[in-house]
Amino acid sequence: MTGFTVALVLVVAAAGLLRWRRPAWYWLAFGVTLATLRVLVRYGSVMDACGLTVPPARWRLALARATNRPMPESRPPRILRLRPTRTGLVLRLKLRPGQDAFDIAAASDRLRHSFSMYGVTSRELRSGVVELRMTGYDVLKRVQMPAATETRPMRVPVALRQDGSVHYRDYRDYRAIPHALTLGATESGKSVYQRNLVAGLAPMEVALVGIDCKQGVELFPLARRFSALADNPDTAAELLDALVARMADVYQLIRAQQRITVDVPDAEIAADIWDLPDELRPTPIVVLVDEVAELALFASREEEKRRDRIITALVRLAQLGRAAGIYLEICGQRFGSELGKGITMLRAQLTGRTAHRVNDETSANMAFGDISPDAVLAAIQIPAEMRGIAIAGDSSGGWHRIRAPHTSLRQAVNLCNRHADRTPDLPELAPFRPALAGPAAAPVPPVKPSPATA
Ligand SMILES: Nc1ncnc2c1ncn2[C@@H]1O[C@H](COP(=O)(O)OP(=O)(O)OP(=O)(O)O)[C@@H](O)[C@H]1O
Repeated sequence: MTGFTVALVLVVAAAGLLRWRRPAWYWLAFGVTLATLRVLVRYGSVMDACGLTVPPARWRLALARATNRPMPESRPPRILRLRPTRTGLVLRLKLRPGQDAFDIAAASDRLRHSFSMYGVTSRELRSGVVELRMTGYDVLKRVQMPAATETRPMRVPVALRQDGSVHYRDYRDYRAIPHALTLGATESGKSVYQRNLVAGLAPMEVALVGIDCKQGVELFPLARRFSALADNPDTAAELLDALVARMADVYQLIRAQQRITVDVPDAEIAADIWDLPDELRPTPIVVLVDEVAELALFASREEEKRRDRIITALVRLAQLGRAAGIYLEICGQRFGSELGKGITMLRAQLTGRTAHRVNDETSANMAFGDISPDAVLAAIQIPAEMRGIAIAGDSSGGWHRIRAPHTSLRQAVNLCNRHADRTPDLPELAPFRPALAGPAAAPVPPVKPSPATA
């Protein structure tokens, strides 16, 4: 038991004995303490019942026989660390010889029942060491993000995972997830997810660029923090061309700064904007596209030309944007080959995948068909009444059930206004900078006079 666990037990016991007024945190600590004690007391017998013990080593049996002592019992994985959390417990286990991480994963449902927990998930930390995360209640029912999260540049805590940990959108992740695709049926929670992302990025040193094909209703209220916005496919085509031109300029800058000579050690050769010195580094850009299918649909030859131009620009940004610090966040209801040529090529570049509730298996396949059949199944099973629940995966095949906190448009607007002074001025995108004049009189659709009735 760690010192923290002992302290928790003592505080709860003291508060109980001294009959302090018991606030909400007391009941939370009480529940976590009970769960901790329950797991510790039942650990050996539960692991044995779940088939997670190994017979004693031969030398122990021989020693017991030689010294005429009782035979040693089978041994469960050794507890390396036990950490109570706000939502339950985290156990770090050292596997015994002959066990593997799959044994623990396969037994997680049995462990959940045996320890009377709401959920148990496991993951391998390194060879022979597995982390078991236990939650005492459904943490996704009412999402509460922890007060302290690990933030660093270009890493946004965007949602809570089913196991109680925080789900980050990390643009500089070592697993390379620079671009992402978010899918979901209408009213499934895509906009709320995207709003959380904008709210998380707003205080960072980053330029936000938006293409909102819903006539700007989602992103234009957040305009103070956006360096460029487009609300129709024509402006979107020009904006994307400007981004491609900027990307070429950034590549030229990186090239100019490489100064490769035979004496320069490898580490000093710049390969992307993050290798450049601070004073030369161009501002990274996150491009948010809402309702991407609108950019890919066309009804005339002219619109078809525009569509090809847009998709080509998006594919180029997805292929080459990462090194130039340009990251794509694409959002839509469906994103498959029925949207025409270039779409599957673009989708293959969008490594991060998030699927909210979908209406059919084909839509779930568009998100995960090429990376994980289990995630497809999980996406189909999202209940309609749990709006905001999503499956987040990446090209490694790993996936999690997540839910973003319910951030209202008002909260997101307030946050963007508070950080408006951080909005970078990018000369290449100046023509697309949203006008921030006071509210214009909205055009009111003409109403037909109804015939007078007697
Ligand atoms: N994480 C969440 N927690 C709680 N409620 C949510 C969450 N996400 C979405 N909702 C609820 O679902 C409603 C619809 O969400 P949202 O507007 O994000 O859906 P959408 O997928 O963007 O829909 P559309 O495609 O029609 O614009 C929201 O008004 C909100 O009440």
